Amino acid sequence: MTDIKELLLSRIRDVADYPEPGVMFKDITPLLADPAAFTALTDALAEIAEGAGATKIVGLEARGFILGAPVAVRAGLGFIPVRKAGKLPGATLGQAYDLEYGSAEIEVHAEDLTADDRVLVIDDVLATGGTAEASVQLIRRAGAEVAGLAVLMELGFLSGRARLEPALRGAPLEALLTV
Ligand SMILES: O=P(O)(O)OC[C@H]1O[C@H](OP(=O)(O)OP(=O)(O)O)[C@H](O)[C@@H]1O
Ligand SMILES: Nc1ncnc2[nH]cnc12
Repeated sequence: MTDIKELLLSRIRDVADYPEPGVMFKDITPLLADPAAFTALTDALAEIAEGAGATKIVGLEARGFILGAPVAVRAGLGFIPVRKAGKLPGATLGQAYDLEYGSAEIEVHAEDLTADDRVLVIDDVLATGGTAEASVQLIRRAGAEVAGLAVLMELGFLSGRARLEPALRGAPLEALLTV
């Protein structure tokens, strides 16, 4: 494992049975609290954004905001928040989905994405892939192109990658860590 992967992995805390029995929660708050690790993560994701030719970063509420916003600044790109339903004040597009522990609906401001945009989606964890799949559908419905999806950590045993592949239509899925 490379030094950066070891650093990132060492700053993710496993919390058993959160938020419900049977879930091993991957807590990124120790990583966020370590400036060397957070900077290394931001740099690695910004490099992916540049390689993908992205014109905008979409961050998925809430942890995708924390990771995606500094990446957008570092890469010189706009940041678009995809929020849980009911939080955005303007005209929105919405998409319902299931996740490892429940179901939800996400929304984006329809005017934030155009046919000229190539969007990199950023989140902390890819679990079942439900959230990421819904975001890809939302971006396409807004008329923009999906440049790819980048996550800090993929939970391989939940098979999110296989679920996402048809929705991605060849766009890359980059996971810095896979467990
Ligand atoms: O691949 P999935 O099964 O869809 O799960 C992954 C999603 O679950 C978590 O977010 P959560 O909805 O818990 O929201 P939060 O970031 O606001 O805590 C995580 O940050 C991803 O967005
Ligand atoms: N096990 C997990 N840890 C952190 N975030 C998650 N989102 C969905 N499953 C998760």
